[in-house]
Amino acid sequence: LASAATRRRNCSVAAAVFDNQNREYVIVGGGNAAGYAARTFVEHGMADGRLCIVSKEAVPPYERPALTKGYLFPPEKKPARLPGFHTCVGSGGQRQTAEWYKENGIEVLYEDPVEAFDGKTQTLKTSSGKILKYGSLIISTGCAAARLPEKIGGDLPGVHYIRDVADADSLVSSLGKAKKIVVIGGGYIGMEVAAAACGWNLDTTIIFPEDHIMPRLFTPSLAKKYEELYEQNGVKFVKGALIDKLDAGSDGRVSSAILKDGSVVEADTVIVGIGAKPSVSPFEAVGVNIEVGGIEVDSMFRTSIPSIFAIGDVAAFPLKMYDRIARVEHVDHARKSAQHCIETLLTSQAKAYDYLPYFYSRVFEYEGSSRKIWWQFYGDNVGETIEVGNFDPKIATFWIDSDSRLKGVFLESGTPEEFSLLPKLARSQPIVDKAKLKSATSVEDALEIARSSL
Ligand SMILES: Cc1cc2nc3c(=O)[nH]c(=O)nc-3n(C[C@H](O)[C@H](O)[C@H](O)COP(=O)(O)OP(=O)(O)OC[C@H]3O[C@@H](n4cnc5c(N)ncnc54)[C@H](O)[C@@H]3O)c2cc1C
Ligand SMILES: NC(=O)c1ccc[n+]([C@@H]2O[C@H](COP(=O)([O-])OP(=O)(O)OC[C@H]3O[C@@H](n4cnc5c(N)ncnc54)[C@H](O)[C@@H]3O)[C@@H](O)[C@H]2O)c1
Ligand SMILES: O=C1O[C@H]([C@@H](O)CO)C(O)=C1O
Repeated sequence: LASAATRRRNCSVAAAVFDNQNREYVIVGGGNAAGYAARTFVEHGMADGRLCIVSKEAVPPYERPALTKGYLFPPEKKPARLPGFHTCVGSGGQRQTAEWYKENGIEVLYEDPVEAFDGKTQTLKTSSGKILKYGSLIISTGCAAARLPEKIGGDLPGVHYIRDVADADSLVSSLGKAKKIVVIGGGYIGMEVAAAACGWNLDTTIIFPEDHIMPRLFTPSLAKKYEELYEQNGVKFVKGALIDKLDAGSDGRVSSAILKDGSVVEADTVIVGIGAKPSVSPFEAVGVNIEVGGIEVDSMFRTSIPSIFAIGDVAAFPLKMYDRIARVEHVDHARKSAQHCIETLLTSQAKAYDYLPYFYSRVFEYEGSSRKIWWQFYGDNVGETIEVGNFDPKIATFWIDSDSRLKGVFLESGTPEEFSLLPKLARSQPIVDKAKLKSATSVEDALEIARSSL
């Protein structure tokens, strides 16, 4: 292995010098999980001269959630920009800039995605042709945005997808000129981008195939509250609709969305948020889970091949609490899986990851918005639901299974103390008195009833 000093010197010399050099630890992917993994290497004194990050992006790891939140504030409302939100600031940690990686002796290869992988020789080939030999490999390639096919206009100018900061820059430049936008998809991206568009005073229509927004998590009744708020902000909904194609105007830019029923929605800018696909290529041979996609790992993020690990969005891992294999496409898991994997790898402690799912969103946060929205969900959204509160501003939903166990809990506009109760409830799954919970007179009252069942 090269010494730290040699490695640092090599960072600045010609590409060919990198070739075939052995690297003790290589992280592929420079996203959220990679940033937290790098921090864990540093905390264990194992980064300097030993760690290399190979990234497709041009900048060091950052907190991706910011891209559809602070990043999309209109220019006069002080939008977030790099280097402001490099990892690990999103969880109160240090801001790891390019200098931080240099100071800690971490080699980062930017804009040079890994294109080929050979498990036998333990080598990776990057798009610029570098051959990297690894001791241990950590796959943290995340997800890519699902796209509409090119043949139906999915690649037209003015059609945006949002996964990385380059996508966000391109979207911001379109928003600056836009008048009428169409958002395709009623999930996280759809809801966050449509709320952001309100801040730019744009005529906004959301189109999706289901009958309510956030269909993977929200109940119809919960969704209705949020939809009404969006409508009060001028957003229009077209539900139960599929896109037939996106049409271009005479300038070649997108000009409308044509729906399967033949109706036409005009738009000068389209943002597509129709889900994400795990970026398993070129690591398919490591072992892809056929049910949830992604690279299959055990409770210490080890794949079926020794010395190869996978973390974050791309990992299909045992979700111990619910006894199933899952992929979780949220930042809390990206952070925690990275820390867990690197800690167990470096300390040889056999500790199983025992994750409690946590999702959240925040929208309408920009200054001057009539109402800010912030919600959190912990646990599993299975079983019957009890909803308490009428969104003025609080509302809570409890998911309860057939044994009366509380499985999941959602809260809008809680206080920090109230939010801190949610993981305790979802983790311990207490048996709750359903009749009492249903008769709760306020969200505060309902949370107290749930707390007393702990
Ligand atoms: C716009 C947006 C907003 C989000 N907001 C929230 C939120 O509010 N709350 C929440 O909980 N979650 C949110 N998420 C999800 C969260 O960001 C992800 O769960 C998290 O980023 C996953 O981390 P990761 O490191 O696994 O993947 P990523 O952060 O996606 O990082 C993967 C990295 O690998 C790179 N890469 C891929 N293939 C290769 C290759 N072959 N070679 C080299 N590099 C490669 C990619 O370019 C990328 O840099 C959001 C996601 C997006 C896209
Ligand atoms: N707050 C957060 O946690 C947050 C915020 C933004 C993004 N993300 C992550 O980013 C990724 C992408 O988010 P997303 O919102 O695109 O995914 P999503 O799965 O949340 O939502 C996708 C939505 O697209 C719609 N859809 C699916 N197929 C369609 C089709 N062919 N035509 C039209 N609509 C279709 C559905 O309405 C579905 O709800 C996910 O991993 C998500 O977890 C998370
Ligand atoms: O977890 C998060 O990290 C970023 C941002 O807070 C970083 O500054 C963001 O918007 C989140 O929701």
